[in-house]
Amino acid sequence: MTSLLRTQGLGKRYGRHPALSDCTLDIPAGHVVGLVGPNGAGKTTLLHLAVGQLTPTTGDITVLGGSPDAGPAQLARVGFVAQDTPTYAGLSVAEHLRFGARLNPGWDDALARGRVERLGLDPARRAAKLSGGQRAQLALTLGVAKRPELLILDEPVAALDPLARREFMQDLMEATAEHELSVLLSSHLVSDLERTCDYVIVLADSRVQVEGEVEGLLATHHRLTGPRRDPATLPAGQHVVSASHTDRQSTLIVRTRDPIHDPAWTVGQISLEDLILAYMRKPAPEDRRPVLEVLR
Ligand SMILES: Nc1ncnc2c1ncn2[C@@H]1O[C@H](COP(=O)(O)OP(=O)(O)OP(=O)(O)O)[C@@H](O)[C@H]1O
Repeated sequence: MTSLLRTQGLGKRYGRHPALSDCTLDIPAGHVVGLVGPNGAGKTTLLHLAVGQLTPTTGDITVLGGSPDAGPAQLARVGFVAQDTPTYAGLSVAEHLRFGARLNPGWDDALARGRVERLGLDPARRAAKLSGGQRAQLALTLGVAKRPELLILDEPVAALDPLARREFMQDLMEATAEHELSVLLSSHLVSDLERTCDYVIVLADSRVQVEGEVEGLLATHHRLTGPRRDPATLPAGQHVVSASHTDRQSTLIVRTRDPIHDPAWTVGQISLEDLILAYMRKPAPEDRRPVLEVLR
């Protein structure tokens, strides 16, 4: 099966500053992928590499099996909605659609008009007079009507209020199902991803901290609670992602494929939010300590 995104040792530096380091991924097509991480983690850099707006400093990247800078045929396969949902302030909604039709060989005009009507956007209204949510919807319409195989969105809902954000994400999911799109979207809000993504990549400090199908990640991460214990004494197959301690008790988030038999632990499930937050904290230096350790 074609990979939606494949990278090998991918890195990007701005001068001496590493924005993305040693990124190796192989994500099958057909997923809705959430790229999550704190500000400055390297999300936009990875997305710009994926659409050919940046060239790598090291390593390789292919998107849908093609090189991002392979030219118009590759561009037609990948839709990109950049950060701040770019629209042209002086152009009307209808003019945006005409512009989209002219620029994109696979443009689906019926789809674009249908979406504009359904969303209640006035075709004569200029983008400058639309609300933030309406502009985001217009940008999404332009991305979807291009009929790409993969739609990449950089923080599409960052500027929206919670209700508009939820509506946008729902609409995106419907469009994804209806048009069999793969999606790669970035956010630093875990709640945006929880209901929508079936694959996550957590970036922090320019590196991939964890990635995989949500279902598989949740099945292999557990919260262990029990008498205070040094995480270093856990069995070899149990990787401690985070640890917090009180005087008497330890709470660990542990990654393991094996069952946990130690009767001292109470084993609990974790949510996607718990998992992402545990990996999102800035990692400890190159040592074996957990990604997050809290002492109280
Ligand atoms: N053009 C540039 N020149 C120099 N440094 C840059 C440039 N663009 C980004 N950076 C730096 O690279 C790092 C990664 O930036 P990037 O925009 O990819 O992060 P991000 O995860 O998208 O952040 P945010 O969530 O704030 O948008 C940051 O430290 C940023 O300051």
